[in-house]
Order: sequence, then structure tokens, then C-alpha cells
Amino acid sequence: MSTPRALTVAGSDSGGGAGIQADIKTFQELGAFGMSAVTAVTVQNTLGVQGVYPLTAAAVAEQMEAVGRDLGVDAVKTGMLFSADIIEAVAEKIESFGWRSVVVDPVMIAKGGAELLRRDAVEALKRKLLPLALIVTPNIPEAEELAGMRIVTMGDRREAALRIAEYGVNMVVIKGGHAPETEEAVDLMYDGTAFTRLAGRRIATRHTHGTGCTFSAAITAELAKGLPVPEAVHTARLYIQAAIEDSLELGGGSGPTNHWAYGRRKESLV
Ligand SMILES: Nc1ncnc2c1ncn2[C@@H]1O[C@H](COP(=O)(O)OP(=O)(O)O)[C@@H](O)[C@H]1O
Ligand SMILES: Cc1ncc(COP(=O)(O)OP(=O)(O)O)c(N)n1
Repeated sequence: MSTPRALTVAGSDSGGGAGIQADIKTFQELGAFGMSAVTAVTVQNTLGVQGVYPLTAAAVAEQMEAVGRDLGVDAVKTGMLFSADIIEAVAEKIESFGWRSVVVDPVMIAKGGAELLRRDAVEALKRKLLPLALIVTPNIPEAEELAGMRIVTMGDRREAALRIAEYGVNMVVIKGGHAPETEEAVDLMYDGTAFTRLAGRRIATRHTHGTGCTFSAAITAELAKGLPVPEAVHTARLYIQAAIEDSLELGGGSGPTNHWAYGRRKESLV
């Protein structure tokens, strides 16, 4: 069997809980070979983002070209893209390589409030990148921005998913981590025809730094292994659930999730 190859195009998180670091750990844990194209270096820990140093669009494109031409890519995810220039360069490379298993995590604002996507880049994200996506995974504030509406109820979420799908993306998962606290964390998946409610136990913890990155990276790893999107999303939910449940209690703020929890639990079942 050939080695599944997964590429992340995202920012570096020095604290290791989100961004490139979360993605590569997740790829590794799920059995995909991880590669990266770094878009920006962030100065970050569990207390928040203290600095953002973007790379040039050319530097991002060259990294994608280097790995795409030599190692090959079975699935790719995008995370923090920061500027319209970088989004355009990334879209151009995805198109030129003809990559189809494309997961777009439309990272906009970190939990602490730092801007990880410039306001003037949202239009490029909608027009250039979403049409190339197999699946897009906004959280509620990101879905509000993409759909141009407020989301309060599950009905609002369904309407937002329909609007986001109109940009040409095949599947939309609106994540529920930011929904008002209930006993369940509920994500809503729209596949172009039907809606599926994906519910799990909501864990009471402040250690949820990098949940969105980890979730989308898990989907990407499963797609790289050849699994269909619904199965990839199902595994990603189990993966993030375990990672939050067994969080590591690191740092003085919102700490990282536990990227090896899912694998350890599976091992203990064998
Ligand atoms: N406290 C929690 N308990 C269980 N699952 C959670 C919790 N917070 C987030 N999740 C899950 O983690 C994933 C990421 O969601 P979310 O936190 O909304 O993304 P983001 O990090 O992009 O803001 C989703 O599958 C969501 O349901
Ligand atoms: C470099 C970098 N990329 C993305 C994020 C946002 O990650 P996310 O999974 O949405 O987690 P929070 O920031 O909301 O904890 C980031 N912080 N840094």
C-alpha cells in the first residue's frame, strides 16, 4: 500500500497547540505522512498571540511547488492564510496541481481575539479558495462572516451552510464549539443535499486551543488515506473528542489538546 501524504498550508504556532504543529501531529497520529507550507510565523502560547510575521506569497507557493512536484500530495488542508496575496497563490497552486481532496479551515480570528486573516482577504477566500474546496469547516463566527448573517439557532446554521455552499464548495461543516453552552457539542454537516447533525458530549474545559486546526487536520489525514468525506468527518470527531477529554493541562491559559489521546485509546482496545 502506498504511503498517504497530507500537506498543511498554515501558520506556525510556537506554542504547539494549533497551526502547522497541531496539523503535523494529527497527520502523524492518524498514519499520514505530514508536509507543510508555512504561511506565517506566530509568536503564541496558551495566553494568546503576541506577534504575527507573514511570509511572502511567493515563499508559500514555492513550498507547495517543492513538495507537490517531488513527494506528491493525496490531501491538502489550509489554515491561517493571512492575506489575499497568499490566498491567491495557494489557490493557484491547488489548481495547477489539480488537487481535489482539499479541506479549507477558514481561520480568521484566534480565540484570544488576534486577527489571523486580514479583513480585506475574506473576499479572496470566498471567491478564489472556496470553489476549490471539497469541504470547508468554519466555526460559528467564521460561518457568520462567510454567509453574511448572524447565527443563533440550528435553522440559522442550516441557512448559513446553504449560503456557503453557493461559493462552489461540496461539503460544509459548521462546527459548534462556539455555540451557547449545552450538554452537547454539535456540528452541522451539509453535503449539498442533506443535513447531518453530529453530536458529542461537550467537555467542560478551557483547554481547547487548536481544536479547529486539529479537527480539520484529522479530516485531511483520513482523506489522504482514501476514506470518503462522511467517514473522515466521523473519525475527526472521535479524534478531537479524545484530544479534548484527555487534555494536557499545559500553560497558564487556554491549553492545547492531547494529540496522542485517540491513538492511545485505540491501542488499549486491541
Ligand atoms: N468543549 C468541547 N467539548 C467537545 N467538543 C468540542 C468542544 N469544543 C469544541 N469541540 C469540537 O471541536 C471541534 C472544533 O470546534 P470549534 O471549537 O468550534 O472550532 P475552532 O477551534 O475553529 O473555533 C468541533 O468538532 C467541536 O464540536
Ligand atoms: C497559527 C495558528 N493557526 C490557527 C489558529 C486558530 O486555531 P483554532 O483551532 O481555531 O484554535 P484557537 O485559536 O481558536 O484556539 C491559531 N491560533 N494559530
